[in-house]
Amino acid sequence: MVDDVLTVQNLKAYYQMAYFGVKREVRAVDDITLTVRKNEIYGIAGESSSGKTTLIKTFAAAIRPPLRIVGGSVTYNFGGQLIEPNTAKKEEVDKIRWKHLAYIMQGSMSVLNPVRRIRHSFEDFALRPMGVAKKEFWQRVEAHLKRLNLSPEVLNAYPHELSGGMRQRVTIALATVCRPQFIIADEPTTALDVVVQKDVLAMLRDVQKQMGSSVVFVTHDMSVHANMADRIGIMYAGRLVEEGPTRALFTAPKHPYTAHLVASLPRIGDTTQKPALEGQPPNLADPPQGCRFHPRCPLAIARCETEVPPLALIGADHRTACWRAADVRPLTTLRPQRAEVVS
Ligand SMILES: Nc1ncnc2c1ncn2[C@@H]1O[C@H](COP(=O)(O)OP(=O)(O)OP(=O)(O)O)[C@@H](O)[C@H]1O
Repeated sequence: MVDDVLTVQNLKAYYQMAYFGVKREVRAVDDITLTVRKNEIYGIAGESSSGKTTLIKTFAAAIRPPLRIVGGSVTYNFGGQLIEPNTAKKEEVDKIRWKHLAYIMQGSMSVLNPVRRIRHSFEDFALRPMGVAKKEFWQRVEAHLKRLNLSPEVLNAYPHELSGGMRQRVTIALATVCRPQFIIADEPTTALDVVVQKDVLAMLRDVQKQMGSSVVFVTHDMSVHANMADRIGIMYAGRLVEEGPTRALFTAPKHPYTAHLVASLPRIGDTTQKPALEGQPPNLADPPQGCRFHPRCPLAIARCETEVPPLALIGADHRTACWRAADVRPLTTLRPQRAEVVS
């Protein structure tokens, strides 16, 4: 579609290793197809080791051995300019980094050089991609900081002089100062306490609104998705098992795993026991046949053990990969609240 900024087609990204001649392959991203549109926040959810970080590494051109793309494609459309970041020449990727594509990594506060004032980090990363003279560069940096309710004074601070929350806000300001069209954020608030988390998320949302950028946002915390995302993709064991508008996923999930994730969210005043999910997530070096969720699924039937369910459209903008989608019922009546982070 004309509004699609990122198109991912049948993507497979595996960690391929050999120990003493024995090959081992971890299928961390296994046949994923999705698109991210202009001006939307797309959340990627799923438990630990489901492949979230690996997936967004493929979006950010951050593939390093032993991770390899073994199939499919990742393509950006930046105003008509198509680029495949994982096959393009390094110079081509360097041209879009910062200017069109920003990647806020897990623990990204470490991009701030600990022994230099913040202004040097801005100069090191953003001056060249912005491509303007120094005077104009600093005017733009200061205007950007002010728009994000940060005092330009922070430029004179050393990273250790700032609190964790402030450092993360500075990191987001740095990643977005060139006004990128696409922002990738991996667990940007995990290390922060809830109150600070709220400020950082609000800032990320503001910056997205001001610039009309697309944001892909990874966290295992469903309450953060409820407050941030326009659409959510749910990953389980390297696959996208459900995708849809945030409200639809929370009120009418159509995959049993999503129904479980939504039901396990804590709610104020709710003292009922949360339904536990039996079993362990599969080993991605030897995943189960058929639907990868079937060994833990309360609705599994014989077909689920042998046939992989396709991610099929089941409603407006809503896709699910489940043979029993028609029988999935929400396990809770939780609704997303935009105003406040539920925790
Ligand atoms: N460098 C690596 N070498 C080998 N296997 C890896 C490597 N990094 C990740 N994996 C494996 O790939 C799979 C997916 O990991 P990934 O980090 O993408 O999951 P995740 O959903 O982001 O988890 P988390 O929420 O814990 O960050 C896991 O089985 C993990 O052990």
